[in-house]
Amino acid sequence: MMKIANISKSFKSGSNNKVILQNVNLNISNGTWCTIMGPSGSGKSTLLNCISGLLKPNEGKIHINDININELYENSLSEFRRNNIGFVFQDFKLLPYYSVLDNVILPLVQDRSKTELVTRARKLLVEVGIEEDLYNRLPKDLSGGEKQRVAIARALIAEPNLLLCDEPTGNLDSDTRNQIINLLLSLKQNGQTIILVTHDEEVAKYSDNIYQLINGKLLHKELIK
Ligand SMILES: Nc1ncnc2c1ncn2[C@@H]1O[C@H](COP(=O)(O)OP(=O)(O)OP(=O)(O)O)[C@@H](O)[C@H]1O
Repeated sequence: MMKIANISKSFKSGSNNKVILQNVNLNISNGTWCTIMGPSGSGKSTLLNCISGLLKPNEGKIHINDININELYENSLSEFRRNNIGFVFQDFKLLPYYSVLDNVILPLVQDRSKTELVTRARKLLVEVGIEEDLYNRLPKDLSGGEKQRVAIARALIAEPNLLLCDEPTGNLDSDTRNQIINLLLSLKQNGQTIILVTHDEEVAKYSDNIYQLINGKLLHKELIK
């Protein structure tokens, strides 16, 4: 279970304080897919960054399976993030000079044996539909859909409790987008908890819950008239 309780976040801009999130509350059950929508600049990425511990909220608490991540010190927080949270970015963020296989194992290469990681990476790459002849390729020689699937495999290397996806289909054509949706649905079927940010209703409609972030408030879609 993930619980966000009364999160507020503002950024200083000159002498102004720009409020982005205002008393945001959200509970997400394990094994469900929650989508966050909202206008550009409404704070969707800011919210994901708070959930992942990359940003510290000004107020409020974030519990991931009973751990209050805001109470963790820097080193413990980094370790918690590496082991519990997978992050998928719109622009993939694959390292250009590393092969597909090395990109997937990279997040944990300091912590675990390489043999164990390579075995898991190969299994994940099969799950996300990446053929073996691509394992030694560099990201520049992959299609957009292949890059995103490799990025999803990398995000899953630590078997995270939580998969956070920031516009994971934003740069993809509709066929490739549908492949990513099917992949997310099969991950969810295997118990993965997913929080996804998107502008795309076609992606959102597959989730269990949809929220809109508007003027710093998070509203369940059913409550929006
Ligand atoms: N580190 C920062 N310092 C100051 N302002 C910031 C910072 N990060 C984000 N912002 C501002 O916070 C607001 C929300 O940004 P955010 O990226 O969370 O929006 P978003 O809803 O994800 O937008 P988009 O849909 O365009 O990606 C924006 O006005 C942005 O300029």
